[in-house]
Amino acid sequence: MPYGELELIREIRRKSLRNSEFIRFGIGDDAAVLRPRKGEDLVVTTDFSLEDVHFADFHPPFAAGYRCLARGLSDVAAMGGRPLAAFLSLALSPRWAQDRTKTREFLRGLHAVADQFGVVLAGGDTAGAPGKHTVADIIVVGAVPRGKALLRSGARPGDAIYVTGRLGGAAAEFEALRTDPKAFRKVKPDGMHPHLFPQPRIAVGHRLLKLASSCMDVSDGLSTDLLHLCEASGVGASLHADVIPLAPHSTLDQALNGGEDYELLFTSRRSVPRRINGIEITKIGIVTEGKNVSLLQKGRERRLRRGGWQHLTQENR
Ligand SMILES: Nc1ncnc2c1ncn2[C@@H]1O[C@H](COP(=O)(O)OP(=O)(O)O)[C@@H](O)[C@H]1O
Ligand SMILES: Cc1ncc(C[n+]2csc(CCOP(=O)(O)OP(=O)(O)O)c2C)c(N)n1
Ligand SMILES: [Mg+2]
Repeated sequence: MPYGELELIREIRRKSLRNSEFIRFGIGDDAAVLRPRKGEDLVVTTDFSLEDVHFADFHPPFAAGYRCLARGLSDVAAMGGRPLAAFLSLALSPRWAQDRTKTREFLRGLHAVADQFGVVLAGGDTAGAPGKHTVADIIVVGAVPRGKALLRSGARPGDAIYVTGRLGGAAAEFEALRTDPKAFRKVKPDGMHPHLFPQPRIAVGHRLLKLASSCMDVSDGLSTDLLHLCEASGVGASLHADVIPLAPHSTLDQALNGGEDYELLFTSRRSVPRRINGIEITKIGIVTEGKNVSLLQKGRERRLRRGGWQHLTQENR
C-alpha cells in the first residue's frame, strides 16, 4: 500500500512529539517556534541526502536515514555546537512511496541518531519526487555560547593540526558494501561502521570550544578539507602523511581523498590531550605562513592535491 502524505506525516509526528526548553512548538503548525537561551548563538546547517549520490539501493534504508541526520549533526559538532532541533524535507520516489518498509526504515534510522544525540525532529516537508530518486534534506539547528563558534578561518602559523578518530574507514566500508551488500544487512550503529553509521563528534566539538583555533568536519576528504581550512584562514600547512591515523583496512589514498569520515579536523596552539571523551586525537601537521599546503611522506615533500569529493564534476570515483 502506498503512503498518503497525511498518513506519513502523522507517523513521523507520532515519533517526534516532544517539545523541549528550546522547541516551544514542533511539528503541527505552519512553522516551528524555537527559543534559544540568552547568551547563545544559533548554528544552522542543511545537507542533502540524494538517492544515487549519497545512498543507493545497496544501502540498508535504516543506514541511509541514520547517515542523513548524522551528517547534519557532524556540521554542528564542527562548530562546537549542541544540536537542538532537526527539520526533514523528504521527496519520496514512486518506488519509496510504494514500499512502506523502505521509508519506515529510513525514518527509524533517522530517529535512532536523533535519540542518541537528544535532537528533536521539529518539522519538515513531504512530497512525491518528480523523478525516480528519493531526495531528503536535513536541517539541523544548534546552539553555541555567543561569539564562541569554531570557524574555519582561525588557524594561525605555528598552530598544530589535529584530527579525531581514524580516516579512510568510510571509503573502505563503502567499497565493501558496494561489493557485497548482503554482508551488511544486519549491521548496527555500534561505532564500528564509519560509512553506514558515522558518529558525529558532538562531545569533542564542545571541548574544542576552549582548545581549537579553527575547526571543520572531514566530509569531502582530508586533502580537500584541509585545503578549504587553509584557504579560509589564509595560511599554508605541512601535512605528515606517515602519521595520519588510518582506519582498519583503509589506505592513505582513502584517508586523503575518500571523504565521509565525519571526523573533526582542527588546529590549536594549546596542549591537546591524546584522547577527548574517549576519542583519539592525532597531531598530523603544522600550520605555516604563506599559501603552500604540502604533504610530507617518507622524507619527501610534495604539494597536497585536492583529491576529495566535488559535486557537479565528473571526477568522483
Ligand atoms: N546552494 C547554496 N546556497 C547558499 N549557501 C550554500 C549553498 N551551498 C553551499 N553553501 C554554503 O557554502 C559553504 C560550504 O558548503 P559545503 O562545501 O557544502 O560545506 P560542507 O562540506 O561542510 O557541507 C557552507 O557555508 C554552506 O552553507
Ligand atoms: C551511492 C553513493 N555514491 C557515492 C558516495 C560517496 N560520496 C557521496 S557524497 C560524498 C562526499 C560528501 O558529500 P557532501 O554532499 O559534500 O557532504 P557535505 O560535505 O555537504 O557534508 C561522497 C564521498 C555515496 N555515499 N553513495
Ligand atoms: Mg561538501
